[in-house]
Amino acid sequence: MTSQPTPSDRFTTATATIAELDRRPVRHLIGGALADSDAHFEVINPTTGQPCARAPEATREQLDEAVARAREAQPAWAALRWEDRREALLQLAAVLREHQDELAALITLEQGKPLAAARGEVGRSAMLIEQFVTLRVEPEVLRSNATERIEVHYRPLGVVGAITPWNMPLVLSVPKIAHALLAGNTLVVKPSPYAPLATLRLAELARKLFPPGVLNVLAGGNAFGQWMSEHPGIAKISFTGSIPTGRRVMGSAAGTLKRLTLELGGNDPAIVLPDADIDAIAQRLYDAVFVNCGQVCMAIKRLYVPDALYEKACEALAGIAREARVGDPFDPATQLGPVQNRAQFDIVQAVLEDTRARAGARILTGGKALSGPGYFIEPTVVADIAEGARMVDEEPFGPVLPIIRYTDVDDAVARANAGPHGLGASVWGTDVARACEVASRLHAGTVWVNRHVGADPLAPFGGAKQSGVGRQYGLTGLKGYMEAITMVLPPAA
Ligand SMILES: NC(=O)c1ccc[n+]([C@@H]2O[C@H](COP(=O)([O-])OP(=O)(O)OC[C@H]3O[C@@H](n4cnc5c(N)ncnc54)[C@H](O)[C@@H]3O)[C@@H](O)[C@H]2O)c1
Ligand SMILES: O=S(=O)(O)c1ccc(CO)cc1
Repeated sequence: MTSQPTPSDRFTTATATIAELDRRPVRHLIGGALADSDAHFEVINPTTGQPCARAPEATREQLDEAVARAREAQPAWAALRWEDRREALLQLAAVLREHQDELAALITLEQGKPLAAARGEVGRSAMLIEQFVTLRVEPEVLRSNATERIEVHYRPLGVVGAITPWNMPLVLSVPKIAHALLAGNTLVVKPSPYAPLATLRLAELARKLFPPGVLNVLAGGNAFGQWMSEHPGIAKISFTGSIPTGRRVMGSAAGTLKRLTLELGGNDPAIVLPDADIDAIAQRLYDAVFVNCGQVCMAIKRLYVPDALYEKACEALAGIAREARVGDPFDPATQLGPVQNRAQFDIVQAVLEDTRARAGARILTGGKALSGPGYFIEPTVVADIAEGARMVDEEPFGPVLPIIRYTDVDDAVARANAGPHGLGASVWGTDVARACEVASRLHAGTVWVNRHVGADPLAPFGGAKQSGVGRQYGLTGLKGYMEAITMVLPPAA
């Protein structure tokens, strides 16, 4: 019987993984082979603000090669049986599980989330694949009568380009890989230059699972993402990132009329109803705000609380935040790591400065960066703040929570729905029927009652309004990686 790794085993694995980075070069996977580039960029450890690895910077020629190899590989990959593609993907899930500690150490190093959360991200990535492969797209018979038979067939698109952000390197790249490959496409993946290590290592570990050219992973900067979006050999871009970049991707993809899935930023509201039990929900609200140091697209970013519960909710949430252990994400006692990069750290500080300058806004706890190295910001809870403040109107993507007072539920709904975002939203109350009725009036891609954050692998996930275009997850998401072909046929014999 094999024993489970202990926290000290995990620490040893993490130390060895980091030491290995000094010995083993970080490389792209192109056409089944590991490849370097002439130019390199530094990956910064957000805990120290210092470089922790050197990644190759892919050129336009390397993109052309990856796309050419993906195009060559695509017909044979699409010709495999669905079961064979499913089997290869299940092996990818097994690699994730087998290398969970190593990949988690890389995520913690490059992204800054506590090691236990990074292990959770790797395990969840494996579970997502295992769930996605239960899906199967079959031809649909729409009409069959004496004069005609109309069927809809779903075919792969060709080469898919996947562009991902830094907040959840594997949970955001693995679903794109699984959807695209299951559907019979081949892939070129570009992780964020801020956090490319875990995705590149996964590609290296998985390179023998797929025929050469089926899965290509290249490290590159923003220009590389633009080249992908413009590339005539790529049929679809599946992008996760910010709204401004999503607009740029849409613009770059226009020349070739690429298919697009855009998973973009959110500014999720949560409405606490007057009958809510604050003691019962405070910890869950807190977790849905401060998960991954607030760097989750569908985290709660604005909390609406009625007059009668306002002070109690403020004190409960600020109380939890005051107790949070902020620090080295490799320390098992740490609950909140750093913000992932300098630019994001500066944005969150600017939002805090705007908050401090607002007459009346009460910073109940936090409100500033920690002194010392790394991009640490105190978990911050702010009361008596409202629309018009940057913390409320924008997506700060950091450990901050504005608590907004309301008097009338209809007004809270209108304010929750105002603005360009529409990723997620939630309603919290003890009268579940009433909470569901209020939830039905919220305009977002996912609406929760008495919870917030978390996507079911078999349900479509994505943004309403400017939070996205298209959906991932579920059959709807999978079909987004396929072309629907209507076949108008003579009647069945
Ligand atoms: N809706 C979702 O599922 C979801 C999930 C996670 C993060 N996000 C959003 O992502 C943002 C944070 O991530 P980020 O800062 O890495 O986002 P970002 O938009 O800055 O970058 C995302 C990716 O796009 C690439 N890129 C940048 N410019 C490009 C261009 N012109 N053309 C093509 N690619 C380009 C980057 O190199 C990176 O790989 C937040 O707004 C967050 O809400 C959304
Ligand atoms: O599949 S989930 O782990 O629930 C998940 C987490 C985050 C995001 C976007 O940030 C999407 C899906």
